[in-house]
Amino acid sequence: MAQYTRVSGSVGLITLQSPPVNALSAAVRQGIVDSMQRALSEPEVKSVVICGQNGIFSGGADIKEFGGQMSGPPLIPMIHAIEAASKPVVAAIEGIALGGGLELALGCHYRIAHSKARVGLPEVTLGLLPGAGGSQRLPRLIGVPAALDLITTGRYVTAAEALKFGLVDQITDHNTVNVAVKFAQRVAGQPLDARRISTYPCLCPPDVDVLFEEVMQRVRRTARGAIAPIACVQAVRAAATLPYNQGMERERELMATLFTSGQTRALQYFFFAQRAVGRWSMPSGARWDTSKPRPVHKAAVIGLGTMGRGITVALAQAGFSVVAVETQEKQLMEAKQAISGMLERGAKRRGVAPALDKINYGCNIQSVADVDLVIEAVFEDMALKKKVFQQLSAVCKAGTFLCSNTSGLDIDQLACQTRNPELVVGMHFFAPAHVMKLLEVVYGPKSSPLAVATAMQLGKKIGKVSVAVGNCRGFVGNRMLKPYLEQALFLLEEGATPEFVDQVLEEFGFAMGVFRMSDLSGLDVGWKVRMADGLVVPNSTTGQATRLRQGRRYSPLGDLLCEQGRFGQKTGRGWYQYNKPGSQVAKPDPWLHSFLDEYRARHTLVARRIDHQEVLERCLYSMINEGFRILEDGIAAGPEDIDIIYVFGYSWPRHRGGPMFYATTVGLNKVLERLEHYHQAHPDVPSLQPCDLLRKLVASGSPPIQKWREVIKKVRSQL
Ligand SMILES: CCCCCCCCCCCCC/C=C/C(=O)SCCNC(=O)CCNC(=O)[C@H](O)C(C)(C)COP(=O)(O)OP(=O)(O)OC[C@H]1O[C@@H](n2cnc3c(N)ncnc32)[C@H](O)[C@@H]1OP(=O)(O)O
Repeated sequence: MAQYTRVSGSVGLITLQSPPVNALSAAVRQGIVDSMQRALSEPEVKSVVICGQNGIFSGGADIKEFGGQMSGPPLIPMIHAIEAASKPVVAAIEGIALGGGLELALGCHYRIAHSKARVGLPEVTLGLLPGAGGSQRLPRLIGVPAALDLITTGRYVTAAEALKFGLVDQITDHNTVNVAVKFAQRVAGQPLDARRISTYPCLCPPDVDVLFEEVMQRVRRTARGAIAPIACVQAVRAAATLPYNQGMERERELMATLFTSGQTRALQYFFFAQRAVGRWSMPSGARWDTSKPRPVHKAAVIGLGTMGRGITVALAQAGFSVVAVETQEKQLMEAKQAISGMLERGAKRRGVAPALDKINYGCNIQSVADVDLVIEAVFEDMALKKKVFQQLSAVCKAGTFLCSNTSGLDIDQLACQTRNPELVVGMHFFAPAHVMKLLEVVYGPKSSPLAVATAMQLGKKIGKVSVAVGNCRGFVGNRMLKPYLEQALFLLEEGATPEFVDQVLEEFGFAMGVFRMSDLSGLDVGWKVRMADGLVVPNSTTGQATRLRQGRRYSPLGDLLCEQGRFGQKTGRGWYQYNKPGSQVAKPDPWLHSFLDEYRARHTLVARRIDHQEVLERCLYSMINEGFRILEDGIAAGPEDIDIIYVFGYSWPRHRGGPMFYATTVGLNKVLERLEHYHQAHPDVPSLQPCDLLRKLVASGSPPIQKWREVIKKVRSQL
């Protein structure tokens, strides 16, 4: 709702009241409409101020309303009425004015912002465009190039930047509402024609066509199939080329297309999923709201390879004191140099001083005796990690949390090496650790809620999206990656090429196809894991056993490439060829194609034509099936956890919501039916066998994803 009061005798003050962010719900819109009518009809009132309660102007349209039937006064006519008002209306912007909130402020005649306020039009991140006139008013106010930047990226700007753009008229360090009221008194009675942004001409640079062409090309390149950024460019182009009313019509048309697209539904789901993962729970019943974290002041990182360096940078940049330990002297020297470089580059970008003094380096594990939390990031080798955990347990002060950055090893085995297994959790970062947003916080059977809460809070403080997951081989992300990679290899055996599989996956929206990704991360990484698992049989070129291991179908293609020293980008050869080791430009490799032909001939496999649909279905549905197993096993508490992990950690296209949400858009019954089909064709591939939870969900009528937790609870209680 909105509260109307009269202040200083002649100013009508409209306060938006819809906690926590004063979203423009139907009740708020009704409140604004009613309050404006009162303000305009009261003769004593000469001007109006609109503000939001609790120091927040508005977080925009109420996203929860988008899915259903919209009621209440619509936003666009409401904003038009404000702009057309005969008395000056001043927006007093505190906290944030985002999306519809900023569009409301653009309908006002003046905008006063607090110096700490941030404004922006983030609709594009929800699969929309600023459809309440924002795409037409912003370019008229701040010019086409700046408007294109803000609208296509959705980025927020500070009050200072907004003032520079001319987006706000004044900024203040004082009480914004008081300043706005005084301002409103001053401008009362002044002519308003020149203050109505919709009447402004849209000032364009002379080379505006070139500008639009360049922006459109960039947007198409980076959108990975998302349609909203493209519609945003088209809407701003309408502002630049059409009269306001026609521009509004175009905005409405584009908005209608987006509104009914699956992409906006996926992105809105994703918005709430990001918030849902913060409300973690463990199978024991421990939860985010009943488990208090312990403050961490000083942390340590053990092992300064690529991951350890990134983690050290992330901690130091967030203001933590870090003890960074590397026992190999040469590696320590290199790490120091690399970390300083990363900190300096990061600080330069953000215009702050590099946090070099936050780090103390050491070559001895004894130097971590007084820290509150340790993150072990040594080589992915269980024996080595066990030794480190034994040492840490002996060295660290009582109560120190011991965390491992393992990407999939058993957290419980590590916990067993320590005096206090309840203080042990996994903190699985993703490379590069100071850049990637995702953190899997892995709890073992002995991990305490205190340890989980502390790791989750630390993750938040260093800017990560943290997801609490249970302990199993590969946790959530890497466990689901296994069937995906496996299917990709089987497809090569059956006739596909790496280029074709990658092209299909990239068209779907992945930043990188599976083979390009494998070349980037190094084929040797998986090879070592398979060797440790006893799956690799060196130099095995023929015989049935080559393609069957531990009772299931196995493709040795990756092992055979590794035997040839083809580890990917770093060796200049992998699934593709590169100009030189370290180069990132992948080119199809005729050698690889002949190698595949020979391999198929050796195993009497007849290459067949594989189409887009089969690549997508086999790679994605097998991965989704594993996701259902993860839910069934209680390793992830809900589908949101899996989807967040896949978007932030594995470049799953955000506009498709994540693998589990994507399954709902395909239809769970179709996923089930196709898995059954492929499993029948490949009975020796267990990952294609539909899991019980998927069957149960289909049997219970494929409920919406928000209801899955109830079905999961039932399935788990029956186990
Ligand atoms: C059928 C054809 C029709 C065609 C015609 C179409 C015409 C349509 C006209 C309508 C045009 C509408 C145009 C406008 C669109 C918009 O405004 S879209 C919304 C834009 N705003 C945003 O994207 C902001 C989203 N919010 C945030 O970024 C952050 O929440 C925040 C505001 C910066 C605050 O951050 P923080 O303090 O970290 O808190 P959070 O935890 O993120 O949020 C707190 C709770 O508030 C909920 N919430 C936040 N914003 C909204 C919102 N806009 N709507 C609803 N709810 C919101 C958030 O979910 C949190 O709640 P919980 O999930 O319960 O914790």
